[in-house]
Amino acid sequence: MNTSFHIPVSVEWNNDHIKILNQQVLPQTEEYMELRTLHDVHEAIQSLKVRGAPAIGIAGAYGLAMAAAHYETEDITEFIALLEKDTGYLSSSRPTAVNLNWALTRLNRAAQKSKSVNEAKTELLHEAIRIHTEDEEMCRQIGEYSLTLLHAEEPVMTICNAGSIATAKYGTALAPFHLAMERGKQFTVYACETRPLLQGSRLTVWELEKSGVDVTLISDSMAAYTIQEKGIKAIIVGADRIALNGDTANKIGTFGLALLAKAFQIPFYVAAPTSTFDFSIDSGSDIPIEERNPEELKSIQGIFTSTESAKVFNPAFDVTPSNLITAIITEKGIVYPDYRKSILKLKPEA
Ligand SMILES: CSC[C@H]1O[C@H](OP(=O)(O)O)[C@H](O)[C@@H]1O
Repeated sequence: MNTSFHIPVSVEWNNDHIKILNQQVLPQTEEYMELRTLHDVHEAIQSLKVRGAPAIGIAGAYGLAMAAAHYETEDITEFIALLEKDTGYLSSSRPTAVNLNWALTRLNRAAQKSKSVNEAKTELLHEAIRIHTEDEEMCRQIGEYSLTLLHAEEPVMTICNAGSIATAKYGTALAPFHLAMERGKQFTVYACETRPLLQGSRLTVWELEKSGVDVTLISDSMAAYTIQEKGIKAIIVGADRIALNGDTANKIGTFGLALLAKAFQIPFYVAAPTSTFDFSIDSGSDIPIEERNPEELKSIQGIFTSTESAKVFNPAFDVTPSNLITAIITEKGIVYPDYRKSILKLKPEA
C-alpha cells in the first residue's frame, strides 16, 4: 500500500479543547479548528463543520465534558442541573441524528452516578473518551461484516459521506473500502455528489482518494443510468436514525437509491452502529426530519443557481422504509428482517 495513503479522521480531544477538521471548507481547504466553548461546538455541529451522526455524538460528548469542567459550583445537584441545561442546548444543534442525544444521555448518566463534582467532571471526560474509542472499534467491526457481503471485484454505490470523517475512524458505509485498501484489495466505488451540501463530491471523493480507494463521482441524477451502465452490484449507505421497525433516516436522496436498488434487484445495505438505533420509536414516521436554510439549495458557495425569490423545500434527510432495506450492518452483526424482532435483540440492557 502506498505509504502516502492514510485514513483521515476529523475529531480529536486535545487536553482541554476539541480539534476538528472543518468539513465545511473541504476539499479545497484542509483546515483544523479549535472548539473551546459549548457555543463553539453547537455552531460547528449546526453548520456541519463537524458532521456525520457518530462524529456529531463524539464532538457533542467532548463539548459537554469541556463545558462542565468550567462549572464553578461544588454542589452536585446544581452541577447536574447545569449539565441538563447545557445538554438541552447542545441537543438542539441538529435534530435527526440520534447519536448526539445518545452520547449526551450517556454523559448525564455518568455524572448522575458521581458522588462529587470533581468525580463528575472526571467521569464526564472519561465517558466522552470511551464513546470516541468505542466508535472506532464499532466502525471497524461494521467494515468487517460489510466485507462478508461486498466483493472488491463488484462495483458499488454510495451517497453522502458515511465515512471516516463522519465517525471516529473508518466510517460506516465506507469502512469496508478503507479496510479492504489496508489489505491491498481495491473496491470500485461510485459516489453520488449529494446535493445540496455535496457531502459526496466534497467529502467522500476527498476521503477515499486520501485512502487510495478507487472512487468515481456522479451527480445524483446519474444514479439509475450508472447502475445500469456500470453494473453496480450493491448500494451501501449510512444512517442517522433507525426506528424499531428498521425504517432508516439518512441523507436526502437515500430513499431514491433504495427504490432504484429494488428496481434493479440489487442489494441495498444500511451500515450503522447500534448507537444510531432509536429504540424509543416504532417507525420512520416518528423521526424528526431537519429542514435547512433555503439558501443552501438556491446557491452554491454564494452564487445563486436559482432566483433569489424561489420558494424552497430543503429536507436534509429522508426515510427509507425497511421493506426496501436488504440488511442493516452493525458492529454486532448483520441484521435481517423481521427487523422489529432482530433490532429488539440489539437493545442495550436498561
Ligand atoms: C456515518 S454518518 C451518518 C450520516 O450522517 C450524514 O448526515 P450529515 O452529513 O447531514 O451529517 C449522512 O446522512 C450520513 O449517512
